[in-house]
Amino acid sequence: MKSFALDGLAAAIVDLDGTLIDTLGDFDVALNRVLREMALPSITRKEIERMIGKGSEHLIRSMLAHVGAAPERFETAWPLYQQYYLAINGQHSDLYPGALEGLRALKSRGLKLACLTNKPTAFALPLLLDKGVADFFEVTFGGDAFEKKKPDPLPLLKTCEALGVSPSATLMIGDSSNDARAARAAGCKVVLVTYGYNHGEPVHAVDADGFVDSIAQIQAGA
Ligand SMILES: O=C(O)COP(=O)(O)O
Ligand SMILES: [Mg+2]
Repeated sequence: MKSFALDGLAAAIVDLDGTLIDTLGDFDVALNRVLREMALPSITRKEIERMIGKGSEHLIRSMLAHVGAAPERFETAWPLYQQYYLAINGQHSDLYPGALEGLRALKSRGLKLACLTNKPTAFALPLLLDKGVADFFEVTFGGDAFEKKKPDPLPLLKTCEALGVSPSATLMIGDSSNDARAARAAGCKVVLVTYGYNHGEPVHAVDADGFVDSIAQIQAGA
């Protein structure tokens, strides 16, 4: 079993989609419902997977471009998407194997935990509750919590501030180049999971401190 050990850490910031929870099923159902409602062609899971990770507005704009719809149709698609996503949030999603065990291990080693996602906060909070992991996190911030989203370092710096830890003692656990770039720019360590969504690109090509096949393989000590 591959593992990744890192000492001297005070906190871990965990990404949501593609890292903690496999949400592709929820995206698939909500997005295709929007497309049906707008009389537009459907989109496959594989195509959706490449568009996840840069926030929901980006996702909707990419989806409309992909099916050949005019950019102005965002105004109709956006409220529909929010309504449909919230209606099914979590019903087609599952925690990844090792996620729960991994969070427990990090917590028992005394690390402070935060969840930082580009997903809207209003989607992230009920989802974490539904999957029984909300209480692991001292704070949870969505893509609308700050002026900038990952890959900008601002959300990570603000999350470190909220936890009261320094970026250099903080590990970002993510699934994409977005997470890694944000972590590097913020001065955090970064480990990427190998099973996530990385915009359709091979994750091993991303500049990171390590790669794991499950969050449970991270052995971070304080
Ligand atoms: O774009 C999204 O909604 C997913 O974002 P995340 O990978 O930062 O959780
Ligand atoms: Mg992600």
